Order: sequence, then C-alpha cells, then structure tokens
Amino acid sequence: MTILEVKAVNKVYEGKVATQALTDIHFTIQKGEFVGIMGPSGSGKTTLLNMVSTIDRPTSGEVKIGGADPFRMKKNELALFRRRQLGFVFQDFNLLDTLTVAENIVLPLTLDRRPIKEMESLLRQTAARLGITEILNKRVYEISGGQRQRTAIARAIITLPVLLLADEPTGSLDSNASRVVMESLAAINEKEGTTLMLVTHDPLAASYCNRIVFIKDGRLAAEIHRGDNRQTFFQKIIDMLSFWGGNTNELSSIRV
Ligand SMILES: Nc1ncnc2c1ncn2[C@@H]1O[C@H](COP(=O)(O)OP(=O)(O)OP(=O)(O)O)[C@@H](O)[C@H]1O
Repeated sequence: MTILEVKAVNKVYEGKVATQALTDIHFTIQKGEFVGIMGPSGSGKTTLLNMVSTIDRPTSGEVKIGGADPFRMKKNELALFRRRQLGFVFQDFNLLDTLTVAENIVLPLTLDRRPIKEMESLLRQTAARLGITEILNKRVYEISGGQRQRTAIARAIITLPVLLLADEPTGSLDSNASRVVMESLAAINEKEGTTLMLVTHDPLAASYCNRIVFIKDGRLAAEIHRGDNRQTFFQKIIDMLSFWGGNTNELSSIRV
C-alpha cells in the first residue's frame, strides 16, 4: 500500500534570483518502509521534507499522503490532517520546557479533546515503547537530550500517524544518545509497522533505514537498499556520500 506519492514535483523559490530547489521529483514510500533522504548541503532535502510535511507547497506536481492530496484541503481541514495523520520529530525537539514529559506527549490528544481515560492508556503504552515511563513526571528542563528526543518521538507517534517525518533527529545528540534514538525509531518501524521518512546528514542514523534516496542539485540521484547487514549498509552509505558529496568528515572514528 502506497503511503506517500510524490509525482513530478518542482519547487522554485521566487526572489531577486529565482532558485530551482527541486526538479521533477518522483518517488513513493510504501507502508512499513523506513526511508532516509540524504544529499549535500543545499541539495533540496529540507525543501522536499517541507512539501511532504505540507509546510510549503510545490510550484508544480503532486504530493499524496494516504491517498489524500493535502494541498487541495481547506486551512482547518489541513491543520487536522497534519495533527492526525502526520508525526513530526525535529532536531531541536520542539518540546514545551515548563510542561512535564507526560503533558508534552499527550498534547496532540489534548488538542483533539480525547477522553482522559483513553489519553492515559495511550500515554502508558507509548512511554513504555520508548523506555521513558520513569521520567513521565519530570519537566523537560530536567531530562537529557536523548530523553527529550524520545519524548518528542512519543508525542509524534501517540496519534498513530500514517507517516512519521524526522528532520535530523540525531543532530543535537552525542553518539550514545543518537544510537538509542535511532534504535527507538527502528523498533517503532519494525514492531508497529509505522512508516518513516528521515532526513539526515548522519550516516550512522541513516544506516537504520531500509532504503536511502540521495538528492543532488534538487534531483533524485541514487537509491540504495539495506539488506540484512547494517554494518555493510553503513559502509555503502559512506561510499555513496563520498561519491555524491556530503559530510564524510570525522567518520573514521565512528563505530557502527
Ligand atoms: N526559503 C527559501 N528561499 C529561497 N531559496 C531557498 C529557500 N529555502 C531553500 N532555498 C534554496 O533552495 C536550495 C535547497 O535548499 P534546502 O534547504 O532544501 O537544502 P538542504 O539539502 O536541506 O540543505 P542543508 O543540508 O544545508 O539543510 C538551496 O539552493 C537553498 O539556498
């Protein structure tokens, strides 16, 4: 079943000098896939993510999520669609610091006025999945970066979104916390069958994906599949990045 369909998408940023950020992008994500998007700085990854997350619209072409075209929706309908069908995880967590972990996680359900009993049950299940049950009553400023990102992931999946979008989720974390966060995302993908799209510069984070799509100068450049061995896949990603361009500095010391 196709969850995301991107068809002939072009994006031009108008301005004194117009920038063609995406050119004729076609790709699909099937249910249960974990897809990474990689490419050099300025290649169009964020632009593509903004089209899929419905934050910005393509200049031409079509984006369909779960068969629906978000760009044909009215403003209120689109806000609901985003809240119920999409989950977002950002580099800087986007949590509310003065609320507790539990309050942050149930926020999308609170906005939807879901019954308290239902919220409590979903909260318990989701926190257990991410191993953060012990910290539910702590405030965000009292927890670590890795715990913050797992809280943000819990908030993103508590609505059971059809598509979970992650933008550099390990960008603010050290290597141990990155590993825990990527293992959490991979477990959600494998055990719950949640469909994921991840934009990252980090080859280690990308090695948890099943498939990686490389973008270069706004065009799809290549695609690789993981197979059984994450270590081999990690090496393949490094080779692709050095071929297509990307951040391969300081990689020699990374252990997979
Ligand atoms: N709001 C904007 N207005 C004008 N040009 C933009 C805008 N956003 C991005 N661009 C341009 O579009 C191109 C693609 O940018 P984009 O941010 O999508 O790349 P990226 O691959 O996400 O880069 P990075 O890895 O550095 O985040 C770049 O040439 C960029 O300068």
